[in-house]
Amino acid sequence: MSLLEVRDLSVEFPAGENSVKAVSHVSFDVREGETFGLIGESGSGKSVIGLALLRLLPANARISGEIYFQEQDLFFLKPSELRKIRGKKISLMPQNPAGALNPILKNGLQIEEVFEERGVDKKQGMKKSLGLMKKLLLKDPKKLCDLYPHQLSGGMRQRLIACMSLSFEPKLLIADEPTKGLDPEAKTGAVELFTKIKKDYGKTMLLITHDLDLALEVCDRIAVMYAGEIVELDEASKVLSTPMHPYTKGLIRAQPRNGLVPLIGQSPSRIRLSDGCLFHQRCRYSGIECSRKHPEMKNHKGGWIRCHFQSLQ
Ligand SMILES: Nc1ncnc2c1ncn2[C@@H]1O[C@H](COP(=O)(O)OP(=O)(O)OP(=O)(O)O)[C@@H](O)[C@H]1O
Ligand code: NI
Repeated sequence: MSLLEVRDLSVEFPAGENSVKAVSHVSFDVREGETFGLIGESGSGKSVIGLALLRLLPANARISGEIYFQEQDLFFLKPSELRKIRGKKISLMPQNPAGALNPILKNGLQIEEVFEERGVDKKQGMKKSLGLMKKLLLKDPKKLCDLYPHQLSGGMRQRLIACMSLSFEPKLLIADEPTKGLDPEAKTGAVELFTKIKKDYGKTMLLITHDLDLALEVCDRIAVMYAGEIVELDEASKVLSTPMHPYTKGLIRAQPRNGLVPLIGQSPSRIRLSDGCLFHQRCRYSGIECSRKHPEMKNHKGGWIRCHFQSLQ
């Protein structure tokens, strides 16, 4: 069963007389218990999708489509209903962990604040959090609560934020770029952390990431985004080992272990979208049709791909 259903989601931001098409006609489901990954280069629209799910986009964003969470349409919730969902049933681990912690509050107080904001007994909350911290591989949680955020390593800060995000036992955890800015050791730790959250807690997760190693280890299915659209969607192991879309192939070739072959060219303008495939100018397989006709998502070998020539690959 799907916990989350995103249907034909588009988000535009006004820019002078025009608008930036940040997300275009995105549809996907996140099934109960699964970890669903959104991958793709910077600016492809991943974070905007995460924010749209929590209705945290700025007021000037023009949003269309439908988002169902536990079969409730999130766009039609009253503010009081939305408050019940945000941070409790759906929790977001933000893209910038440093910004998520208040530098002048000791770590313990940060945790207490999460409970205080939501009118929950601090003592009870703290007790639960200490247990959670232990389980999420943070040693000596009491001592850690007595330190300030800057006294923690990047990896530890991330674990602390994970604890805060899991405090209310959310049904869905959205993690935006959890390994960004972490050193290699902390990245390995992050794989361990998310595997634990997935296996031990059975959490349903939406993982937004550039980090294909993390995606391969943790995600069940993946959607690859390019210029605001999903271009490929399938099981994570299939997408990352036998990619079908030319963009996904390029993304994987650009990984250090695959020789760091960069994708040539730049992403297209998001103000005036091309009539054709948004990737055609950078695509080595591009034909005449690709510059003229926008490809639809099609089922291919059990997965989904937006490409005119998928059957040739
Ligand atoms: N508040 C905003 N106003 C105007 N444009 C925005 C706003 N937020 C995002 N955008 C634009 O929307 C597009 C998608 O941005 P988004 O942050 O979702 O990318 P991303 O895939 O998360 O990238 P990154 O990997 O760098 O985090 C970008 O072109 C961005 O400039
Ligand atoms: Ni982002």
